[in-house]
Amino acid sequence: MYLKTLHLRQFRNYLDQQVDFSAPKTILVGANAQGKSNLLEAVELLATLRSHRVSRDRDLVQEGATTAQITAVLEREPGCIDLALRLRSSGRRTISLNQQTLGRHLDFLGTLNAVQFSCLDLELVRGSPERRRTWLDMLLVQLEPIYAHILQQYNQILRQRNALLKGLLATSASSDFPPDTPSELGFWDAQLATAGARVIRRRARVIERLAPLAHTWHQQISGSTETLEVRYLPNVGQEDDDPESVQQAFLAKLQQRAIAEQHQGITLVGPHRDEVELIINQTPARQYGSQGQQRTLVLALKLAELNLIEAIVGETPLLLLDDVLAELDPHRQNQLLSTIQDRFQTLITTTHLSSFDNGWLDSSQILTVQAGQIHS
Ligand SMILES: Nc1ncnc2c1ncn2[C@@H]1O[C@H](COP(=O)(O)OP(=O)(O)OP(=O)(O)O)[C@@H](O)[C@H]1O
Repeated sequence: MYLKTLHLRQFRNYLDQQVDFSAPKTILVGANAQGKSNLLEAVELLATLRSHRVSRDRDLVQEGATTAQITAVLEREPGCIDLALRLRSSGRRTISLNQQTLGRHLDFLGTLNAVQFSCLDLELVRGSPERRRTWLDMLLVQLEPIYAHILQQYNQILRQRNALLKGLLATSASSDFPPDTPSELGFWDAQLATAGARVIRRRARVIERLAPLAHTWHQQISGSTETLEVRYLPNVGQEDDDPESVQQAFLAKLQQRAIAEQHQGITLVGPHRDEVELIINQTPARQYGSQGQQRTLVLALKLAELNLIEAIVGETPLLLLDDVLAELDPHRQNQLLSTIQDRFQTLITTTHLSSFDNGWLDSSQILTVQAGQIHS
């Protein structure tokens, strides 16, 4: 797929900016805080309807304005698609494809696919399990837009079950008698197990496909001196892909942890407690990995994501490289360059063109970003 144009209105520090992408690789160069990352963030929003930097739309809308708009023209089979996302400080969004307003986010997701790689991605290795779950979820949303709905359902059920457990805890604290387990809890257990099993099975499947790709990339980049394993550690163990047996395992674990849950007033079982383990040479990368090893690992994961999206969606996703190239040594830079070639449309931000070799510079469109304005 190929992003032909992007138009930003009152988005972050862009008042009204149109960008035409004229080459498979675009380098956005500018000093700090000029709007380079903001532009990539706009593309990320079109791909996932989320920003990895902020959670409130108020932060995305230009200061002093109440709405922002991101529009784009994307070339993909069978033809060009117009995408539009209108954000409001109030949080309400309007999305449309080819000028048709859509009621459901999942009808918009999956139109534009992108893999983002920024220095924040090192948090994939170093950060909390939540960081890895979010990464996995955003990949799944792109591969299978219905997953956005599945995840939302699970989170909603989780919130309701937590509220019930909290209420029960408060009642038991103010009474001498422990409350009976209400039938309402049984109802939420069943709901949680059904929705949770859908999340678990999808996460397991995507890791199963991603892990060998990441392993191969990692071997190539590290010169076969190290082995990377990516392992899914679901909070509710799943032996196979059968929905029924995952649900049964879920309910059994809920029963096992029932007393602890009632004591703590919170749900202790389910995919909101999943982990994705990243292991180099049988040791967790988080504890043992040097900066360089962690970068290699994240690069391998990102290249694996590119391949996986291409294999499943049938088109090449965009690659968004936010200020990471300069941090890679020449070997890893070349590894990336030879993978991308001109097959993956790539948007790259940098503060200095000097970190690129001539191969990159000759084959790229170079745009200068200054105070929310873009010049060629
Ligand atoms: N909602 C907003 N309204 C107006 N300006 C904003 C808004 N959000 C961010 N900005 C401005 O955008 C700029 C930051 O842009 P961005 O994060 O894209 O930096 P960058 O060019 O990628 O720089 P760096 O190299 O430091 O990453 C800052 O000047 C900030 O004040």
